[in-house]
Amino acid sequence: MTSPVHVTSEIGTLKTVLLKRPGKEVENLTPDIMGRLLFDDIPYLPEIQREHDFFAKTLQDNGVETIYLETLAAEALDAGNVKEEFLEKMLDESGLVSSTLHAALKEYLLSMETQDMVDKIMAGVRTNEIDYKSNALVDLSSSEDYPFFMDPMPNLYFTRDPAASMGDGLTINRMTFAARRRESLFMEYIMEFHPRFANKGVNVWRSRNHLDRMEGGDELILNDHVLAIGISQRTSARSIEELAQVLFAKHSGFDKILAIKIPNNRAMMHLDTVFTMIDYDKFTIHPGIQDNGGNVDTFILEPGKDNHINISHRTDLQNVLREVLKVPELILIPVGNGDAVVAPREQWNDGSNTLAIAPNTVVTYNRNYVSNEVLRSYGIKVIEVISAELSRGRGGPRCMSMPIVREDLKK
Ligand SMILES: NC(=O)NCCC[C@H](N)C(=O)O
Repeated sequence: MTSPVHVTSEIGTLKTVLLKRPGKEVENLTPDIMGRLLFDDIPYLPEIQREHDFFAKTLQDNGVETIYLETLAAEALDAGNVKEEFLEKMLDESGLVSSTLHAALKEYLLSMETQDMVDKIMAGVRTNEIDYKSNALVDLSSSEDYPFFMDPMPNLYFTRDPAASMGDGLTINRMTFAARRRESLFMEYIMEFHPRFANKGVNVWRSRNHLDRMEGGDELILNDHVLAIGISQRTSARSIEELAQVLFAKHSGFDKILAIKIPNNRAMMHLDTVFTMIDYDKFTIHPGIQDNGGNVDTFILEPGKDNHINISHRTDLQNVLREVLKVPELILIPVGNGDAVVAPREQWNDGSNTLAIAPNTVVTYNRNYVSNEVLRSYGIKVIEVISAELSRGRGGPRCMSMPIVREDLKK
């Protein structure tokens, strides 16, 4: 049986992708909470939706099927008859101060149609939406001016991160920050109950029930047996080693992982904010991850004897990539042409976060015009999308897309 999830490269022709249209959750940001919710500004909803629709249409015009997280989530809950069970879990993970508030929110949300309930959970629940009175001390003493019972999830349109396709399976991720931790619960239910995926042989290589963190922006599928995973602000070295154990033991097809260490900071939160694959032998790179000699700490994990993992340390990333991909030359294309001002500016707005929809064909933000011209100078087909509001969330085309099916590369 062919798995409904099938991704064996970063660049094979994209057939199906998971998106999330930004909704009211991005309007439920305020200056007080946006930093904690991992935003640097507040998007203008009609415009961010227009830009996102343009992104989706661009993919569709290029033959890609676009499916939506919010729709699949509601369909999964109905198909599995698990609306209440899901809601219980979501409430448990939402940091509610009391069981009476839990009960009140449960009643409020369960009374909605499933799609409305899903959209509402994503958007967040304001304190003025339900008539809630309680004499419990925790309620009486909780902050009166905090406007939400349930926080919004404005980062959901970055579908790349809460889960990541990998061969005929995926990782469903334990996210680093509380602001994003509930997001991966949607994917857990989609994989378990949506008729498109349930009982169809999709391997969950790593579930969200882990202490160690991993996010999809760090997970790159270089080919059908080599992965690159960032050791970053969002993905720990320990979780990479745990994943390696599973992938190597379960005959996943993957037998080599390059763990690439990148700086731990907001601008470079995931590997794909500084490094993406464009073609068999071409990558974008932000020079900020290289030292003066162009080196990057890279650890190669491979299966050893008796389930041990052999780890070798290299710093010559370019040579390592050339060797594992078996190409005669390998080109690292610097974002912003490596200029001291343009590179950090365009990287901040996701100039290196390209989404390959076929070998040598990428979707990028139009605002990164220097990087886009550099890519074109290498003969790469660059398809630009509008990006004034989308970029405020600090993610680009790769972050906003979770490939579900890609064509295998020709050998
Ligand atoms: N893969 C990515 O780099 N995703 C972008 C995530 C941006 C989001 N505001 C976050 O901080 O998690």
